[in-house]
Amino acid sequence: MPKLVLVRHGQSTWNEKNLFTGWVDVKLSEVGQKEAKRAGELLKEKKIVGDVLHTSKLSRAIQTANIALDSADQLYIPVKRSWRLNERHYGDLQGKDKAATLQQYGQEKFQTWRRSFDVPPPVISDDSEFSQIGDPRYREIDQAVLPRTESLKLVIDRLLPYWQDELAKDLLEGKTVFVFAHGNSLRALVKYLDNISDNEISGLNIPTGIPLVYELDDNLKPTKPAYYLDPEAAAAGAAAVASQGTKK
Ligand SMILES: O=C(O)[C@@H](CO)OP(=O)(O)O
Repeated sequence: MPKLVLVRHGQSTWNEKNLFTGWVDVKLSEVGQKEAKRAGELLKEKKIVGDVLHTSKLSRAIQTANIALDSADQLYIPVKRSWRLNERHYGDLQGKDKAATLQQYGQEKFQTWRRSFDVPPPVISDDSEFSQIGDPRYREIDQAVLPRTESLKLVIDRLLPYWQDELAKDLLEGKTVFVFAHGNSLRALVKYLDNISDNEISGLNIPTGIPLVYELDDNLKPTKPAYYLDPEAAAAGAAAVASQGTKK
């Protein structure tokens, strides 16, 4: 039976500072490194062994995967990386403080930018210090179509080809597939897998560093609700993500 394990990277230095991050390539904080180790320990405890690992092109997801696989004694598994698993591009909000943004623009706009389905934040300019134009890791993408901002809808649009060409392909071979990615790229995948409506997805938050397991049938439909390997920590972690911005 194919199994899909989704892991959001551990806390990053910009999660710690409460800054909008998106495609900015920040590293894990010390807390994030511990979360990554714990993710690997949970996989080991529950005897979940991956056949293949997929990550985004961002260091925080790659670091989380490396640390987790190390603590799970699974550093050997083959790896594929794609920009299609990257965090949602946060446009001109990248690098901005969440609490200050909430104060400046008000709750409604802040929440629309963070969690609406199809309203992207303002576009980032190519000469911003937080733009990804010219970053060599994205040289395979036409610079004209490299994201300058994204809604969740746009993330789904760029993620689904990767689901079809890579993730579903591995799963249909009966593999246990690990995906180490980001809050919003994983929300996009969960929306698709669980058929969550455009409205309801706004209430879904993914906690850092806790594996979420999907057991799938041969048509890649979940055979039962997906489950976190540490449900209590997951609930607390999701609530903490939801309240970002209100945090001082
Ligand atoms: O800043 C970001 O890139 C994301 C994830 O950390 O934040 P949010 O949860 O506000 O979408």
